[in-house]
Amino acid sequence: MKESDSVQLQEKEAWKRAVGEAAAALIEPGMVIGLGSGSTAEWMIRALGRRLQQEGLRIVGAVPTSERTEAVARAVGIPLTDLDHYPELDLDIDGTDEIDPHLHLIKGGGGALLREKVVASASRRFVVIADVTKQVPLLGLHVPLPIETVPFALTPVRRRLEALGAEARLRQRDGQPFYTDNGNLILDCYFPDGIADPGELENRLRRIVGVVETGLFLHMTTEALIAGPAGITHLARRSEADSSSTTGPAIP
Ligand SMILES: O=C(CO)[C@H](O)[C@H](O)COP(=O)(O)O
Repeated sequence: MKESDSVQLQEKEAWKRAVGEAAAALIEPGMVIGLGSGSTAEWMIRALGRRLQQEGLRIVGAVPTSERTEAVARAVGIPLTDLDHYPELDLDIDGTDEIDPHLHLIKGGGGALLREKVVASASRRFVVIADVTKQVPLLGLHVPLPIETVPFALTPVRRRLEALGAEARLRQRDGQPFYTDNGNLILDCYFPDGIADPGELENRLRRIVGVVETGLFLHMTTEALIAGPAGITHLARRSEADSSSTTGPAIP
């Protein structure tokens, strides 16, 4: 690896850490929260663990969005619960693979999209944490869109995705098909020109029998914290009617 690449990686990791720690500060006593998945969310989970230990912060419980997150949360002493006990959460904090100016997302790079979407949709407040490299003008140009698919339906689903203009690749890990925590497969969909109309695409994808969930998170984000060279920028969705408007100063 070139030295400049290594410096960039270190800078990116520092941004992830800063934004994860800033998000952990949003958690208040008595809350029931959702814990996202991925490396940025893990910084938040570890910072929350420290708040519980050092400040004596008491939360009611946290719902993890993946088995990996559950293990990390347990290791740092976060009390866990589930959606059967708490079907409505105060706050969910999660990372993303891409975020556009409407605060629409592509998620699922770590394969946890189904539980992440369930938990986000069960939360009154959904805060996305990311570094500036995840901000894009158009979704889908740089990362594929993950589609979680029932294994039985793999081939027909793949054909339907290809008919929508995607190149659909079965996700692999160590040369074997990757199975999600829910026992499903993921088709990573590459759209050569990006995703011009995410709402229309989501509607079409949801009509394919055998698709369990998509990695498009539309109209779900209430706020985003974005870390970069200028510090942390807070973006807030102004209203349902105007989900394109974002506002917020940089926090140095
Ligand atoms: O959606 C996700 C997992 O399914 C992650 O939140 C997303 O991949 C971002 O991960 P990272 O913070 O490691 O870049």
